Amino acid sequence: MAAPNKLFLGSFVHSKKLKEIESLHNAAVAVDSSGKIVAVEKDCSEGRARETVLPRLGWREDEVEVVRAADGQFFFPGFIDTHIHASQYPNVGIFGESTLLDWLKKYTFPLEASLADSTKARQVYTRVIRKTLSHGTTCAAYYATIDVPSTNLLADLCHTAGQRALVGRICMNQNSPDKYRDASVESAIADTRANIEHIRSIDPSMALVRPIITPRFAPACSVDLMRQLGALAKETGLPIQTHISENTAEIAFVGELFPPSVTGAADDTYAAVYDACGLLTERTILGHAVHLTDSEAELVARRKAKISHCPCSNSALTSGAAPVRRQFLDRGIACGLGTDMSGGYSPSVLEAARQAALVSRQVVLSGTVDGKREDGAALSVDEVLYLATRGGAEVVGLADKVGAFEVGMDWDVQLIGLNIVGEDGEVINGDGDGGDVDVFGWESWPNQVAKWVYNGDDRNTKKVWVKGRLVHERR
Ligand SMILES: O=c1[nH]c(=O)c2nc[nH]c2[nH]1
Ligand SMILES: [Zn+2]
Repeated sequence: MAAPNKLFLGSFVHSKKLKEIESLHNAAVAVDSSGKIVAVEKDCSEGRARETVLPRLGWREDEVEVVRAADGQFFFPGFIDTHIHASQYPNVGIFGESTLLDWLKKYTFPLEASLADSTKARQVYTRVIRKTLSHGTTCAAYYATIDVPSTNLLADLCHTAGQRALVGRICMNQNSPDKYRDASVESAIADTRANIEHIRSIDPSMALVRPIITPRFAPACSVDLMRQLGALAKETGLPIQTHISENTAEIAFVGELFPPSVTGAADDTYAAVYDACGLLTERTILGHAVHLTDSEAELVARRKAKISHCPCSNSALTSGAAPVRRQFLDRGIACGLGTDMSGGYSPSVLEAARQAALVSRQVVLSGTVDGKREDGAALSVDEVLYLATRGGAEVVGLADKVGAFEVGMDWDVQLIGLNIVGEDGEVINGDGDGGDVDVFGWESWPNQVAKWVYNGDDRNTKKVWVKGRLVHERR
């Protein structure tokens, strides 16, 4: 049976641009049976919507499902996690005192290798999808593992659960454990193609799930492998995801492994290595980019590559504080947020947004990063929410499809609910499961949203839709 047309009524909050959140109240949004937004009406009561909007769309009242945001609730675009390792979910919060290179060896490679066990992979991936949906993540750029069947399974599970996803089989053929690496460049390419073919078979139009070419990071890939993956991206038009300049020891290692004589690049910087291999494209998502030099940032901007800012991970693994405003935003580089779970300790993009705001304040406090003044580094609530939604949409190549309430976009949305506190100090609305965000009634809308950003969690995410389909409901 076809999904019904839907009419959403109440308050809607979304980013118009980087520094501007818009809130629409007493508004109506109509979503057709394919999940597309077909009308956005400001100042529109339910009665007016029924009298004017439905007839204009040619919809019969009794065929329309009406969803109302109750008091204390508002619709907000779904979050986009631009960098998340589905395979590392069991390790969230487990990183001890390690930093990137020893963390990979001690915690990460053994766990990822163990997911070649299909029972374990199904258990972990099923849980990751449920968990991220429950936190409002409607779209995720996932890293899986090198294993083809379980990476295919992750794509299947996303498709079935209705989560929008980019799913990448990891490529790594050097500086990796003997039992967890691609045996050869040829097998890495063949396995990547097999994963691409599988995803094409389950979602030929890539309406929900699409493949993403995934060289893990330069140290784990030979120049030949990176070149062939660059060529594959060109041949297929598919996006690419990888890590860049996360940690200073990693950057020094890249310099040792890839002198210009090996890559043919102009210099031995991390960005130049990827560029020489055809991996720096307008469809490339670069995770971290904490320590880019100015000339690397300029190269990234020229190539129109995108950046996934991963503040939880950068702090947890003591990688550093990315100078987001100076290096990315002021240069016009598209930037979104990544949980980078489990380098990051949380599956929540809201937590990543909160940490993006806090880390940017640490950048201000530090006075300088890499010798550059950072006085204007602080990111506002409006800005981090932009990165979590519209910014992320641009990073994953879906800027015209998701991230806001605009006619023509898909209904990838979460319903947020906050506690309303009555005169007796008790919560007077909702399901008794409203979390930590208490609203007293005198806060402006921007302040209510700020309270959610700094104190909210999955208890505030009441319902989640992707392409108009209800994919999570909090019970
Ligand atoms: O945060 C990170 N997580 C990873 O899994 C990884 N692999 C290479 N570089 C990495 N960084
Ligand atoms: Zn990562």
